[in-house]
Amino acid sequence: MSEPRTIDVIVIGAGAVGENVAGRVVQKGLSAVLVESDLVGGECSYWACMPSKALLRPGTILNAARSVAGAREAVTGTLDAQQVLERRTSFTSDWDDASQEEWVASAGIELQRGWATLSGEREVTISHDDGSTSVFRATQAVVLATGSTPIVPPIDGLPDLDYWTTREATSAREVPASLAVLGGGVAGIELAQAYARLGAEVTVIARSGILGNYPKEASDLVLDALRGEGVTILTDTATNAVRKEGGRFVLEVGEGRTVTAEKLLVSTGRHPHTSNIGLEALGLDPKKLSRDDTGQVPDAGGWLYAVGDVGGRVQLTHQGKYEARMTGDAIAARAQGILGNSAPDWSPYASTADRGAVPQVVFTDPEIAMVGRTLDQAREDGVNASETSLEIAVAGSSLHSDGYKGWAQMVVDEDRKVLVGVTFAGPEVSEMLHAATIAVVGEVPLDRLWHAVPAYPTVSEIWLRLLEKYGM
Ligand SMILES: Cc1cc2nc3c(=O)[nH]c(=O)nc-3n(C[C@H](O)[C@H](O)[C@H](O)COP(=O)(O)OP(=O)(O)OC[C@H]3O[C@@H](n4cnc5c(N)ncnc54)[C@H](O)[C@@H]3O)c2cc1C
Ligand SMILES: NC(=O)c1ccc[n+]([C@@H]2O[C@H](COP(=O)([O-])OP(=O)(O)OC[C@H]3O[C@@H](n4cnc5c(N)ncnc54)[C@H](O)[C@@H]3O)[C@@H](O)[C@H]2O)c1
Repeated sequence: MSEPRTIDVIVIGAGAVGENVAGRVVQKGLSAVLVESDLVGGECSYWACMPSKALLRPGTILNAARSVAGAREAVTGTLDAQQVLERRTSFTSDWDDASQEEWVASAGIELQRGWATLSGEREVTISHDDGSTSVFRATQAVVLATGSTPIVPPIDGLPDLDYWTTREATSAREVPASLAVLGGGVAGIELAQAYARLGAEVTVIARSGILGNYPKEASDLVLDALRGEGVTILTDTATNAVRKEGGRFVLEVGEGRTVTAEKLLVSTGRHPHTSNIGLEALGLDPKKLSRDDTGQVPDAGGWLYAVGDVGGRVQLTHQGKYEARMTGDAIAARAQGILGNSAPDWSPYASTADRGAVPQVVFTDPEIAMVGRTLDQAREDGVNASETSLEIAVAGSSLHSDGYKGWAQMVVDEDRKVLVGVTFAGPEVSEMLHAATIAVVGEVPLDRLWHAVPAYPTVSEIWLRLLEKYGM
């Protein structure tokens, strides 16, 4: 074992979040080492956001062309699945991280490849593939950015089978003839539509409804669209056992019913990746790793931070990168002695938006774009909340596509007369989300929002209709 090397900040995990926190502290004048055991760039670049969106996009474009008379007549073919897969592969650089490695070097960050473990206070031991180890000691901080791992539900027979996780589903080289998807969350539903449009016969098995984190009117639009294009969606359906027969998966889904498919995708959520990284030896409970708004793990005594999926707050790339910016700046400010134990809300060091202002998009067709709280969440949080909702039927939407179907909702804090949540569902609504995020984060009073005039004819006219319906 080599002598420990001293560095300002050690970041464990070079996903989008780890890269950003390392980049931020280096920009602020600190030195940083970034440790990665797999591909630099992490889940989002290679097995999550980018490939899944690349698999969806061609189907969305084709459907958009088909939903406008005049264009519809020009589109006579179906998706070319092989081209779609090849385009997807170009976004993952064929699972080669050379360009990300170059970025890390250009940002002035030291990269270490290997598995990192916390081996003492401020100390990290890295086990390299060649069997060697190296030890680093951090003068300022150790940052966990180790991401999350799939939850495998306790279903009879499942652990022994070669089922797909989202990794295999996003990196497949061929489209299976049939696919069973276990779990009706955002990962399962996006990939169900992608594979259905690529030609697979898809069955989703959801133990309750689908997309349960979103208002039902929004998730119902997606449910109807998927069913309308031939995806079988079994709701309120438990999966009791899984086995393989003649090379095919057979799922027992209650009352003697079975679902049979060539491939099985298990997409039943992810938990923070806190195991096998040495937390126990430091007296920390991996199941209850808590972090404050600056990303600091208070129980560790001031040197340990957790950002992104591992932090257990939000599992989204953009929000993890936001946390990385706040945490990076907090570490640098503490090194300079200008930040104490806690940081004020909405300061450059606090991830305040994690609590009630998170934007999220389900990239199905139609899409769901939501920021902040649903009505139920707002009320659970003690907000005196009202809701106003409408079908999206404005000049902009009728021009957008023939038979446009959409729905919008705003949730208002009645005591402060500001928005605490906005949801849009419909084709291409994701591009309308940032206006809502600005309104929620900026706590723009409704009587000022009334002066924000949507351009005519755009789908954004729904803002005006919502405010009118609210009573403005
Ligand atoms: C199918 C799918 C689609 C998604 N789509 C979207 C989307 O469209 N938009 C969105 O915002 N979010 C999306 N997400 C969520 C997004 O992928 C995650 O929120 C994001 O990747 C989290 O980034 P991270 O850096 O925290 O973790 P990761 O990207 O998982 O990076 C963690 C890194 O740490 C490394 N690591 C772990 N332990 C160690 C160790 N001990 N030593 C060294 N290295 C270690 C891992 O190898 C990994 O590279 C999607 C997720 C899935 C599953
Ligand atoms: N567009 C995006 O931003 C995007 C896309 C995909 C994934 N993600 C992120 O990745 C994470 C993982 O996605 P996910 O969809 O796997 O998680 P999720 O938590 O959103 O959904 C998991 C689903 O699986 C269901 N489930 C759990 N156990 C089950 C069982 N035994 N049988 C049947 N269903 C079961 C849950 O009820 C839930 O509906 C999410 O936190 C999400 O934020 C984001």
